[in-house]
Amino acid sequence: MRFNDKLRLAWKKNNSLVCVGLDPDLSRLPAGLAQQRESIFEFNKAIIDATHDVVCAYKPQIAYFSAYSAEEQLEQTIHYIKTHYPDIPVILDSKRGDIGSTAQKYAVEAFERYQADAVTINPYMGFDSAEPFLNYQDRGVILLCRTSNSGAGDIQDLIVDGVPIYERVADLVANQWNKHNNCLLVVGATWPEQMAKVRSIVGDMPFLVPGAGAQGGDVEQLVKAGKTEDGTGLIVNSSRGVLYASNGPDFAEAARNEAIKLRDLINQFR
Ligand SMILES: O=c1ccn([C@@H]2O[C@H](COP(=O)(O)O)[C@@H](O)[C@H]2O)c(=O)[nH]1
Repeated sequence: MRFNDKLRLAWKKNNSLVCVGLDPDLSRLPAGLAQQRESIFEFNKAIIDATHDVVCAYKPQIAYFSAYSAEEQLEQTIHYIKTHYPDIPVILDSKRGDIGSTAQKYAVEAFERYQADAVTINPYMGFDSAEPFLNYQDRGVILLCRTSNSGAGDIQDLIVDGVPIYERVADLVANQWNKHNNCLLVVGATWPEQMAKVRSIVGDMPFLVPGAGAQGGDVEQLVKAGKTEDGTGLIVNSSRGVLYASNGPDFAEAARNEAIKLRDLINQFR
């Protein structure tokens, strides 16, 4: 099944636009789990089991695995989601970008080694660096457009040919790179004004929206700025806000409650 179809079904099945980010930080694992890489899968599994019916996606961020030489735990985590909750898409957040021949290997990493349904990539090196990913027509390719961080505007707001670079990226992706209808964009929850602008450029293309939760993005504003006419179009990620809602033995239940809270808040404004 194509990524956008899988996403649409997950939105509907769980009535949720929430994505739980799987960013396992050993120093923040709950009491009772040893601060070692072997605990990562156990932690992720508990979070996934507790939230699978209230999310539309999971987003493991690769740095939280590779920093601990825990690629095996990343493979296990994705495999677990795919075998136990096959309706929930997995977005590998790796923000790759390189010359075409190397990008080809990164595409194999994301889609064949890890079996991700979608991957984040950096558009900065141009079409030939994105093409190896785009050629996997059933997978989603999520390009950085207007990121959530405070320095996002340093480069993304520079004016080129009369428009900010992030708008140019949105236009380029929507009108030239999306031939297989498998492109999405990263637009931060922290920039509702820019999100509304991007929405006006790209039509119904889904956005991955990091920056709700720990980064303080305003949910009402982001939903109103980014939703599509049918009240979808958004994959609203929260990582730390969900994962570390409690560091006690109730951590999975607390994560579930946070995910439900976010889901319900988003649904108020759809
Ligand atoms: O613009 C971006 C792109 C990606 N991210 C990633 O999303 C999560 C956010 O984590 P929180 O704990 O919910 O703040 C993290 O994996 C980032 O690498 C982003 O924040 N902004």
